[in-house]
Amino acid sequence: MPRSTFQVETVHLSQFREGNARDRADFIRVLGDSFRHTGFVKVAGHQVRQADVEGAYEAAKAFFALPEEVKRRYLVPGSGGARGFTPFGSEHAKDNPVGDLKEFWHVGQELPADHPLKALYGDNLWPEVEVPGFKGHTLALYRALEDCAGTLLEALALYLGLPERSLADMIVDGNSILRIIHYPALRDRYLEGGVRSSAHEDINLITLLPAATDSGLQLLGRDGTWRAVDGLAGEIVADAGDMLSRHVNLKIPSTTHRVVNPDSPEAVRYSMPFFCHPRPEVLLDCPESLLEPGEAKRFEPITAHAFLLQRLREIGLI
Ligand SMILES: O=C(O)CCC(=O)C(=O)O
Ligand SMILES: [Fe+2]
Repeated sequence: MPRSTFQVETVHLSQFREGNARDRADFIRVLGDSFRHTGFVKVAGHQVRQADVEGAYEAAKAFFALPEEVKRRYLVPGSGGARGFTPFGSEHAKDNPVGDLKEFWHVGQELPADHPLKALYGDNLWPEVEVPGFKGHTLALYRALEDCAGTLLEALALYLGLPERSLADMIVDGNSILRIIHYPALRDRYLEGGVRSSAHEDINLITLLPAATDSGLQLLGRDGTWRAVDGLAGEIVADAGDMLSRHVNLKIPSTTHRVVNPDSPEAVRYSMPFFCHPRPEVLLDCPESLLEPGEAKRFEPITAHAFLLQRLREIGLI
């Protein structure tokens, strides 16, 4: 199968945030068309600090190098891996029973103690004793990525003719997750028939990916061709997930992607996707204004929480 690179559009956030009406209209068109036609876009002009990306990767290397029994102190049984550590091989794509060749850590929304969603979300865990600096860098990344996602959702709503804040408001105090992934060397850890990340669509509204430490990420184009998307340092790749696609009656299809195994058995990879989720009670239900005359809704309304639970069961996390 040919491996080529997409002709990727890049949007600059400042064009939308600070530009005049024409700049904003251009931004909205490029972003929306890109999501619709290729399933993803590159984002520049964001507030994600490279020092935090690099600091978080350093912290991740230190954490995943710890003995398995130390890492497992940060495993929360029965939580679906919502916070803390999830061991190697636990998650599998919904169509592949073999576990993915990865272990990961989830940072979730930090809320004040008296927030009504605090009990449902639970507390973040921090390996501060073993890896000082882990919390500072990953939390800073979480906030900057969440902010960036909010702007992209404002523009996407306008692209679809919806009120500007209609999608972005869904993610305020949302159940978003920063996933810090370690793909060990295949020489060290391998499962027969396993791949780093088998082909899947993300569950959430949109996903933001700061550049990974190595190649491997591929997106399936609407033309059925897999293409590499190796972001450069400082770049962020955004793509569409199933919640968005469902909410807009497939007008923006979710993006199928995978992480292929490397040629070298020694290659190690780290990545940090940010999965942008609504608050649990938010209803995924296509607005009537998006439907053409005679077009039926393809999906029953469902809350973001019910949809998340359904999908976590399918991928083996609960
Ligand atoms: O590691 C990557 O680059 C992407 C990982 C991914 O697609 C996921 O965890 O959902
Ligand atoms: Fe993914």
